[in-house]
Amino acid sequence: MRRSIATVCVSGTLGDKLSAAAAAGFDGIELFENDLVVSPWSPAEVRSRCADLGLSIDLYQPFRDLDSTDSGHFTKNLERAERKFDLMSALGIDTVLVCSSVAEDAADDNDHIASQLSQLADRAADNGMRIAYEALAWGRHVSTWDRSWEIVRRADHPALGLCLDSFHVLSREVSPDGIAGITPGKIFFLQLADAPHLRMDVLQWSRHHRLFPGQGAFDLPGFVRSVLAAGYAGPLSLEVFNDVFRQADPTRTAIDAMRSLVALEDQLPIAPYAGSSPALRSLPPAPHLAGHAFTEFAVDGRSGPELRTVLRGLGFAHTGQHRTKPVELWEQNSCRVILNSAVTAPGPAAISAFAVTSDDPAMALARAGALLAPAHPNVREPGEAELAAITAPDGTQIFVTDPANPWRADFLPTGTAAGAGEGGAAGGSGTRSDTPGAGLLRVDHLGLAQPFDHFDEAGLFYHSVLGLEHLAAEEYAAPFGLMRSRAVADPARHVRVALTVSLLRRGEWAPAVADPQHIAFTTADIVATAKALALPALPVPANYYDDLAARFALPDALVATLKEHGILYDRDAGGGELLHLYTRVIGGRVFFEIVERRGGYDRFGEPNAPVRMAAQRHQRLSSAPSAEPGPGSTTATASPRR
Ligand SMILES: O=C(O)c1ccc(O)c(O)c1
Ligand SMILES: [Mg+2]
Repeated sequence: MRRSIATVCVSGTLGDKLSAAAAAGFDGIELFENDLVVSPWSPAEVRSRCADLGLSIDLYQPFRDLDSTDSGHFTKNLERAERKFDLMSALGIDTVLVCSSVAEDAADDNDHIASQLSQLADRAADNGMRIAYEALAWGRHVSTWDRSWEIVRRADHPALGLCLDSFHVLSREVSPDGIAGITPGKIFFLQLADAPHLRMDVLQWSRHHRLFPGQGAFDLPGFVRSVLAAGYAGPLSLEVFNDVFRQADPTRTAIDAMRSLVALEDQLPIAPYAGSSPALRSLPPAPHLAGHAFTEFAVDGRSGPELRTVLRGLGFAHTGQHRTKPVELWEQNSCRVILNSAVTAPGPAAISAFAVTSDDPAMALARAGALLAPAHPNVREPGEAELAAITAPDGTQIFVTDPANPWRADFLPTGTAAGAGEGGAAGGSGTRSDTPGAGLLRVDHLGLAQPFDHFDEAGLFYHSVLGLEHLAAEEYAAPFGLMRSRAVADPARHVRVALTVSLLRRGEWAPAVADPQHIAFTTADIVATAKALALPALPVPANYYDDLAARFALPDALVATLKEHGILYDRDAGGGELLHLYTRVIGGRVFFEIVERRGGYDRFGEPNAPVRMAAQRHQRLSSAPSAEPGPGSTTATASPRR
C-alpha cells in the first residue's frame, strides 16, 4: 500500500520535512496548513518540489469548525472553503480534512450537520474535490467514529466520506468492530497513530503523546484490518503529534516512521478485502535467536586497564589476542567480552557492539534491511571471519551471526584458558583452567541506557528488527530523576535487552551519563559466585535489607547472607525470585551485574535500580573525596563529575 506521513510528525520547516519524508521512502504527505503558511514557497512551488521528490500530496488539513453552525456563519465558512479549494488546486490536492466541530455552540443534530456537509461537498465536487470528515475524540458532539459515519451516511453525497484516525477511534470506549461494515468506498482517508495507555484529557493525550504504530499500546493491526475489510485502498498515513519527535532530527524520525509502517503492513493478512486487493508487502520472518556470542567494549588507554582489572576480578581470563587488530578476547564459560582499542566510543568505556546468534543470519539481515536498518560487513583482513552488523538507534553495532561462525579463530590463543569456577559445571569446557573463574555462565541481559530522543525508536527497532517482545514498562524515581525502563526479549529468553531513559531531558546537575550501560551475567549460585569474586561487590546500605525483610518476610538467615555479599533481591507475583549484585561504575560509563533467576522470574529487579544508582553515586563520591562532597555530607554543593 502507499505510505504517507503528515508534515506535523517531524521537526523543521517544510523543506526539512519534505526531504526527510522522501529520504525515508514515503510516497506522499499530508500537508498541514501551518507548514504551508510559514513557507516562503508558493503553492505551485510546493507542488513542484513535492513532485521532484517523488511525493504526492494526499491530504490538505485541517478545516475546523465548519459545520454545526448557524446559516450566517456557515455561508462565511463556505466562502472560506472556496478559497481553500483554489489553494488546493494550485497544490494539486483533491482531498481536504474537515474535523468535527469543537465550537461551544455547535449544533447537536445529525441532520443539520449532514445537510451542511452536503452543501460543502457540492462546492467541493464543483472543484473536483472531496471532503473527508473526521470525528475528533474531543469534538463537541461528534466525537466517535460511529456518529461521524451516521452523518456521512445520512448526507449520502459522493464527494463526502470519512477520515478515520486510529487515535480518535481507539482512545474512546466505542468499539471499532463495526468499521468493517462501513460501505465500501466511503472511507476516504486513513490516519494512523499509536499511543501509550494514559489516563488523561484526550486532547492533551493526542497532541503530546501520540507514537508511531508499534510504539504504544493500541491494536493497530486489528484496526487496519477492519478498515481494509471495508474496502479501503488509499494510503496508510501517519499522523503523530509527539513532543519529542517534534524536536528530534527529522531524517531519523522519518525513518523510524517508515519502519513502523513496514512492520505494521507485515502484520496485515494478505487477503481480498471487500472487492479491493491492496498490495501488501511482507517481511522475512524475525530470526530465532540462540543467545549472545560476544559483547564488545571500545576502550582507550585509561578505560582498558580498568576494565581488565574488573574482568579479572569477575573471574574472566584473557584467552585470545586478535591477529591483526588491537582487540582482546576475555572469556568465562559462554561469557565473552571483547576489548577493542581500534574503535572510538563516545565515552571512556561503553558497549560499542554486541553479537547475537541466529539459525539464519542472512534472513535476519534481510529483514533488518527491509526495516531500514541495513547491515554493514565488518572491516577485515583476508581469511578473517565475516560478520555483518546493523546499527541500533543509540549507535551500538549489533552483529547477527551463525553459532558456527569461526570468528574466534581470528584470535590467537594467549595460552590462558578460562576457568569455570563455582557453580560453573553447566558451561565448563573441561579444559585446564588457569584462572579460577566465578561461575558466570552466559549473558543474562544487556542494560542499554538510551539517548533521550530515541527511546521509542529503540523499542520499535528491537521489536521489529530482532523480533524481541516488549515486557512491561516500568517507571521509578532515581537519584538523578525519574527513569523509564522497557525491556525486550526473544520468546525463549535467550536474548534480553533492558532499555532505559530519563523521563525528561537531563538538567545540568545530573551526571552526563546518568545511567551507565551494563552487562549482566548469569550464575547458577550467586552466593558461591559472590564468594569467588576477586573484587568487592557494590556496597548496599543496611537500610535496604531492613526494608527487604519487612517487604518480603524473608528468613533472617537469608537476609544476613544477602547483606553479607551485597546481593539485592526481588520477587514476582508468581513467587519467582531474582538475586543479583553489581560492581561499581567503571570509567563513568559501564558496570557489571551478576544475576541468579529462580522459579521463572522474568524481570530485571527494577525496584532495586534506584538503590543501585544511589550506591554507585556514593561510590563515586568516596573514590574522589577531594573533588566532591563525601558520602556522609548532606548538602551536595558540587556537581558530580561523572
Ligand atoms: O489535534 C488536532 O487539532 C487535530 C487536527 C487534525 C487531525 O487529523 C487530528 O487527528 C487532530
Ligand atoms: Mg487525525
